[in-house]
Amino acid sequence: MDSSQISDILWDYVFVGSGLSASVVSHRLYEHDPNLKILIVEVGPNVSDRADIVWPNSTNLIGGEFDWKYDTTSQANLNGRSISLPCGKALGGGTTINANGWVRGDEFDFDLWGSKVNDRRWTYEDLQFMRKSEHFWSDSINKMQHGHNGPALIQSVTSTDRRFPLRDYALQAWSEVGIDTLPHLDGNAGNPLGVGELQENKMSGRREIASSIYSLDCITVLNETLVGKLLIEETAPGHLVTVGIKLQNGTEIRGRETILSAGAIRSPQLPMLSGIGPAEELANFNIPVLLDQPYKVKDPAAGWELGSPNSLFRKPQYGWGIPSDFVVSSDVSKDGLIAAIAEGEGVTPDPTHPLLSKRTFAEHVFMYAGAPDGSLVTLAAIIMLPISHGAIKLMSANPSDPPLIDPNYLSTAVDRYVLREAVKLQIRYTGSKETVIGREILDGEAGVPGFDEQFSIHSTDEYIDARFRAGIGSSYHPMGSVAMGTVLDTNLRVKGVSNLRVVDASVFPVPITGHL
Ligand SMILES: Cc1cc2nc3c(=O)[nH]c(=O)nc-3n(C[C@H](O)[C@H](O)[C@H](O)COP(=O)(O)OP(=O)(O)OC[C@H]3O[C@@H](n4cnc5c(N)ncnc54)[C@H](O)[C@@H]3O)c2cc1C
Repeated sequence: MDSSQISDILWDYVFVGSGLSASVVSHRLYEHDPNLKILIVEVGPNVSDRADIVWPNSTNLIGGEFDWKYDTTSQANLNGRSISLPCGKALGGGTTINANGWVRGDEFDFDLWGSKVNDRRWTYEDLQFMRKSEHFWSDSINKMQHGHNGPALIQSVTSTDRRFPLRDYALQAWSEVGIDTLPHLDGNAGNPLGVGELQENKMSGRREIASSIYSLDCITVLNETLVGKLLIEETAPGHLVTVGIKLQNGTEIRGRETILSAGAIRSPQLPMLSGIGPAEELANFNIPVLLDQPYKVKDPAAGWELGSPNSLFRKPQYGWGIPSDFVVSSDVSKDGLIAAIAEGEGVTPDPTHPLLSKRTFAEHVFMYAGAPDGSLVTLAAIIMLPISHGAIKLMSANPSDPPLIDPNYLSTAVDRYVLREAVKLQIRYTGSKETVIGREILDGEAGVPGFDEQFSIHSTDEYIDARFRAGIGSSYHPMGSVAMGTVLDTNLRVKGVSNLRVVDASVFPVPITGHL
């Protein structure tokens, strides 16, 4: 069907974007009622037959053909640097270029989400949809937490028989710095705090694209077509109704309900181009304001590297996933956290402050990679609960232009404290005599250009902060730009406009400490 035939039909649901969330939701709608007329419009191509995106070492991923290749605005707390932010641009969205890590997040965060929006359906209590998505690799580990008939195949380091040579050392070293091993090494059972084994959504190493495992065969998909605008009518004073979409080529398509699934960067852009967004922002581009609404964005930040000689793994299965045994999550010391919260909020926090509970603040991934000759390992630190808020703004009134993306990285004392604490833990792990890794395996940090000093247990806060400002980047999980509670109700409907929902990573009202 071409766009002119498509415009003759009144669709029940029109999806904008066909990434991870659209694949799941449209597939489930079809399962619910095969008679529904469902249309998906995606600007990227169908890449399900592309061999060059399948494997972890494929070369057409970040920076490749199916990456939007966004850059953030200049970041005030990162020496004015602009940070690159890859996002998938194809049927399947982010799942065509992402790393397939399967990290569900902390029960606490979902419960906070549920209580924030006062709706139990968004708490962790009801696990049915998490279970429904999974085909977990083991049917004996944490049985009640996992699904075994879902479309997403979950592999682990153990299930793919690729325990790495440093595995026992890595585990011992985490214990030496006080990080416990999780029961069954399973970080996807509600409590990720500790050492869990790396789990990935792959089939024996092969990428599983969301639009393939949640089949869209019975759904009408219009590929390589940019949606330029929402069609919104004011049927009575103050009563706004979404009646469909307008493609960039001018074709109008009508639907009973329009569902934004364009991802956390583009889902706020389209309403703004259509007159729904911060009034001040719309005025800059002479867009008539239908509804004045705020948007924000959060994006965890990551990473640094350490040096070591090692020669590893020749068997093919070692190429089936990220070269790492474990995903490790840690809390932070509350004394420093109280001071950081007080610095940001201007008052000493009450003991009931949500950040003062046991929380999953940081993630550590010790990877046997860094140099082709195996002489380096990499230890990534990821802030999982960013407190800094950014914003998505318009660059122009042209839908072909990307929006301005300002994550406002490290703009809070809490985020700076958490990243510093995470790296100090990593320095103890890799570069101190406390652990077997520091004593027997690693020579020291490889260092980074522009800094003569290497990270060590003697590194000062000032030096650590300077390295962050000069070096950190994104870990590619923008979220919360059209948040539930402020912009959406708990049925994912945009408040103040009928027949318009958002279903993607934009909707999170609080950071979820998973990779979502
Ligand atoms: C490099 C990278 C690595 C990652 N690693 C992991 C990981 O290991 N584990 C994990 O869980 N997550 C990971 N993620 C994040 C994960 O892929 C995203 O969180 C997820 O894809 C978000 O789903 P979504 O449905 O919100 O949006 P997306 O999957 O981004 O889908 C949005 C879709 O909308 C389309 N679109 C946008 N605007 C328009 C428009 N105007 N008209 C038509 N179509 C439009 C886009 O082209 C895209 O296909 C990673 C992401 C990246 C980029």
